[in-house]
Amino acid sequence: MTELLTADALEAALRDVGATRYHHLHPFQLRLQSGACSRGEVEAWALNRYLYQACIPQKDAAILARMDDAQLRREWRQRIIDHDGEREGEGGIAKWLKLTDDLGLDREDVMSGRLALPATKFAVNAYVSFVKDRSLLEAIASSLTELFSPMVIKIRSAGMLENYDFITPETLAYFNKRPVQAKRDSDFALDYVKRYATTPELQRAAIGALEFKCSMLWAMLDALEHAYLYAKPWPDAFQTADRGQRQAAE
Ligand SMILES: O=C(O)c1cc(C(=O)O)c2c(n1)C(=O)C(=O)c1cc(C(=O)O)[nH]c1-2
Repeated sequence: MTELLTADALEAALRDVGATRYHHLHPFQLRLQSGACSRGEVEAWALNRYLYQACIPQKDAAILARMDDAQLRREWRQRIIDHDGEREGEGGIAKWLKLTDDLGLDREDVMSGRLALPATKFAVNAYVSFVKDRSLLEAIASSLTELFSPMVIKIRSAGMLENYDFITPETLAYFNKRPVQAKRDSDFALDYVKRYATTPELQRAAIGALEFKCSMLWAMLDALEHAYLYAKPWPDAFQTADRGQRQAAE
């Protein structure tokens, strides 16, 4: 790509990254939504993904700190509020803990991150480092996976509710608000990227940032799939109670 794309063509290129690389295509995601995961795998998914949830306000604070424009900061700070809440017990992270509570996971185990897979930790750290090290445009573009999250959340939530008797609407309450928040946030970020990616180089950088983010989400599911289905978890990571039964049945 050496030519400058129109704003619409840039949007189409960004959407194509999602269509071909977003985690809605990942085998673990497909198994999760179809009911094929064991309960232990669902627990491992929720425990590992907590680290992603917990890093989101940190990465948004890092982005906020780099913004010179007060109007931009006013827009962006809502993301931190959505995840942290205005007070204890509110916000997205608290709702994620409701999910892990309902799955019977110990809060200390979840929040400390000590039972997460090594690859989850590397992936999450890579995301936070990316938004600190790269340009503001790339940092903002890396959030554009949210263009695609309403679609994956809808399919995943419906599939989990239908296929796992231990999942209730209350367990998945985290996801109720996300599609609306994600649309608001990704509309804003997409508008920013279309407005400020004004050279072929900047457009390539924005597309590359979205590819990076998709690869990071993909890597987290690769790690789960490998550890809990094909191989075995890292010795210090979460061990599922049903793994032995599964192997005996094979
Ligand atoms: O359930 C999902 O599949 C999913 C995906 C993503 C995403 O695409 O990064 C986010 C979320 N959920 C989410 O809940 C969330 O708060 C969020 C924030 C961000 C971001 O990069 O700023 N992505 C996502």
